[in-house]
Amino acid sequence: MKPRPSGKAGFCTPSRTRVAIVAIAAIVLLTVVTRPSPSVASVSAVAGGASKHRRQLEREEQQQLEGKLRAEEEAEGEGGSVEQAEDDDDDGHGSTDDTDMGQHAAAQVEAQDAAERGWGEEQAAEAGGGGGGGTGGGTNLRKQWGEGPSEYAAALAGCTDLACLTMAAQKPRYPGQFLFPSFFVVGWQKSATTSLFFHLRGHPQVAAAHTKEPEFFSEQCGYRPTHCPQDAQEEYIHRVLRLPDVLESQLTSLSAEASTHYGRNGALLASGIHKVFPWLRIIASVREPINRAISMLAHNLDLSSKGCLTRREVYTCLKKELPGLNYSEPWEAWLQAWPRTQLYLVQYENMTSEESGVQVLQDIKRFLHIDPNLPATVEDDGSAGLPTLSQHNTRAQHLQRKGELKEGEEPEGWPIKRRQYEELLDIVRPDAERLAKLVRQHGFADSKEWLENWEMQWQATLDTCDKRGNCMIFP
Ligand SMILES: Nc1ncnc2c1ncn2[C@@H]1O[C@H](COP(=O)(O)OS(=O)(=O)O)[C@@H](OP(=O)(O)O)[C@H]1O
Repeated sequence: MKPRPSGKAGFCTPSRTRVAIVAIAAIVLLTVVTRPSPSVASVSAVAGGASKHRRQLEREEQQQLEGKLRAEEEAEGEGGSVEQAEDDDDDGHGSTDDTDMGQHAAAQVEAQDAAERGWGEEQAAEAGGGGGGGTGGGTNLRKQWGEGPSEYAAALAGCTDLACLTMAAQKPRYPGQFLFPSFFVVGWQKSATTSLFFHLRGHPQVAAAHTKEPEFFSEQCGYRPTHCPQDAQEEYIHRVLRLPDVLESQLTSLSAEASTHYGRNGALLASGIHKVFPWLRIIASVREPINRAISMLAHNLDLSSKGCLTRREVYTCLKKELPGLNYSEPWEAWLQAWPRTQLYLVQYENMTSEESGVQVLQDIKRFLHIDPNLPATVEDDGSAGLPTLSQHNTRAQHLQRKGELKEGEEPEGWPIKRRQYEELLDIVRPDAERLAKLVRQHGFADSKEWLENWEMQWQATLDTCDKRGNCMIFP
């Protein structure tokens, strides 16, 4: 399980806080916690107020950050920057698509898709696990393998910044060579992204980042992918995205990373990341929102400020948090900025289910143009099996670490009244329906089944209610 610095999994916290905002937050927070308290009995109320205040500050911080970035972009636009001009030309498929670079990149992706589409049993057998990564096929971008590195590999070898990677992608590649980097897992938090990332990292055709959550474009670039600090770019390319290893594999390995703040910050990041890596494939996993929120609240028990669940008042916590959690708006931003063919939206419940999990993982690997039947697994009887998702980063682990559970204990359900749960459903249902609509409109899945998967979760909780309306949520 990955160690995660406290605060990283916050509900609404943009991880990269501006110094000024943090200073203001600290002053306000100090004011709250040091306010003279009239009696011992009011201490817990003050602590509760401080925590409420913290959340409020986090929300304000995010809003301020978004506002600031918008203002900066507008200011640049008034100065007639190229970036703004590109934005103005947006055709709904990424703001660089009307530029030469954008057209070229789109052509590359199409060519790659055409050449590599339909990875199946035959190709899997051909590659034999060694990592062919594609089926050849002729495009004007591709050249037959020669003696030395491809022009693309040669150009990449000298890259120490992101702009170099973007330019290099125009050079011809040999058949089977992947563009660098190849894919990102962008979210959502608590939707089995760690398990998915580890699963894909274990694939012989993948050379993914050694650690999950580098949060490069969010934290290090301050949510401005086209303005990343120069020195951090080289570190990111070489150490996180592992350019040397990928070049060593002759570009037959996929370079990848997983940062879960990217997905939920689609409005800030989607078009910027597209400008830098227009060929990238994006994977996002989403989970039934109430269960996801509980998983996150349990994770937040790690925070020094104590998490909301400390007193097991799950309803109060969820009622505060759920209105701020939203899938459809950020995902719409990804859809706006990226061609549909480069996006993969997966439902946690499908990916982690015994019935459909294997198939979902295969499908994700087809989307990435790698062998869907790897990494190889062995069944108990010694026969070859199909790879399944293991389980990492569980709520039980977080609660155990916090001392809320003993080693080996599993979390109980969370008590809630029926009317309270129904109130929470009223909060999450509209966004779930909007997301299901996007799922249908863009052909990610059968939207009826999609919504039913979450309705089943909701019904399962309602089925636990006794005659007095006492229910339990088992995420
Ligand atoms: N294979 C499988 N089956 C069922 N559930 C699974 C699986 N893999 C991960 N999980 C659950 O996903 C939750 C962790 O999600 P993430 O790894 O995305 O969390 S994080 O945002 O990176 O912290 C966490 O959920 P909770 O246990 O409810 O907290 C994990 O238990």
